Amino acid sequence: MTDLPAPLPPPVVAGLPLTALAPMQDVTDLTFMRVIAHYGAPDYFFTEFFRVHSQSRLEKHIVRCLDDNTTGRPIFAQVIGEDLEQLVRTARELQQHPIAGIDLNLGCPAPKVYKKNVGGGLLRDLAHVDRILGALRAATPGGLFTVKMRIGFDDTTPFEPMLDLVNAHRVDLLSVHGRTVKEMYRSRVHYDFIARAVQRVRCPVLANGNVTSAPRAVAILRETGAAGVMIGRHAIRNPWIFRQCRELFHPPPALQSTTEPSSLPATAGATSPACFRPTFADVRDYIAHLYQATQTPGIPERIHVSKMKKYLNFVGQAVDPTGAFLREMRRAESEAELFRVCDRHLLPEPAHLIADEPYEGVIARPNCETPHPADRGSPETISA
Ligand SMILES: Cc1cc2nc3c(=O)[nH]c(=O)nc-3n(C[C@H](O)[C@H](O)[C@H](O)COP(=O)(O)O)c2cc1C
Repeated sequence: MTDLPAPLPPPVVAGLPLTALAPMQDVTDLTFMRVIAHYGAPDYFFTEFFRVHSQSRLEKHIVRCLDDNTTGRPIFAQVIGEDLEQLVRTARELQQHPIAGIDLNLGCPAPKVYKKNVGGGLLRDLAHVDRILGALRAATPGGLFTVKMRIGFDDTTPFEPMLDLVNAHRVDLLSVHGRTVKEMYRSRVHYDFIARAVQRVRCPVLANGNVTSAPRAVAILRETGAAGVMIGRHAIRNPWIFRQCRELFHPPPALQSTTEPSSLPATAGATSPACFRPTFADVRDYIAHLYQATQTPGIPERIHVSKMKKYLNFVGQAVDPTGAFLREMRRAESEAELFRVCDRHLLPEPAHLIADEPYEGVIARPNCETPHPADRGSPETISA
């Protein structure tokens, strides 16, 4: 058996830091991946997690992402579970489909998930993680095996031992969401831990958590030394973000093929006239595109409108600083009402540029993203 790392799929532009759309349950389905690819695909996609247990079967709607992938970009299939035999069975089944690799979820913070000792819950039992990584590595011969982790459960005690397991099992790519499980989405992101992961593991690291814009991506890459960024919620708000990242990362320094962020040109991250800046009119088009793309025959309008609100909760963070768009949008119950709200906020000034960063205090999901008082006003370690 060779110790040489398997090569990652080629990125959109060789030599630039990597970009990935973060896996998001009920969001990153085939339709959403296609919509994102329309506005500027990331280098890699990840599916939402396949649940793995003794009765599990590959969820058909997630398999569809793989079998009907027309994005032109590779998709990693994410699994969540703790039963070795079932994880191996699932990994083998998934390898019958066109996947870039198998990704293990070691980060999900939902209590109903971590209480079953899966996702982020596994960070409390590294002896079992060791067994899982060994089993999945062995079940992916010649293929890519990747991990997405948080930096700990209650605290960061498991962080470095976890990184040593990543090395021991020759994980091919590591995505680090720089928060503990208990920090949910409320705290600042600990980019210093991502930098420590970059120093300690032998595989490329994707920095994840509050990569809110392309300039922030550049700043986070500089701070952490990561090989790339993984972006979730902020790609829902701004589907042009991967295109903007490439525009800001570009041009790669002459004669260097490394993706080390130290290779980012000195000007990368500065506001660049070459970087696409979406307007309110672009956002209005995006919403219409999303509405049309996510329409499913037989699904009542009211249900479809409530699905749209999941996306618009994020879009609204860049529309107005008072949160009026969000409040009005959340009250809409029909397509006509929803688009009346959009038109009222977006059409009077169609050339208005959307905010680069989400407006402070405009919270997409108040029940899990409202900062704890201790974190309120405390800056991230990065200020882009
Ligand atoms: C609605 C939603 C669903 C998510 N589902 C998953 C998932 O299935 N697997 C996973 O590893 N992470 C999941 N995450 C976490 C994201 O992948 C990502 O780590 C997190 O949102 C932080 O990145 P961001 O600040 O760019 O959004 C989810 C996040 C959100 C908001």
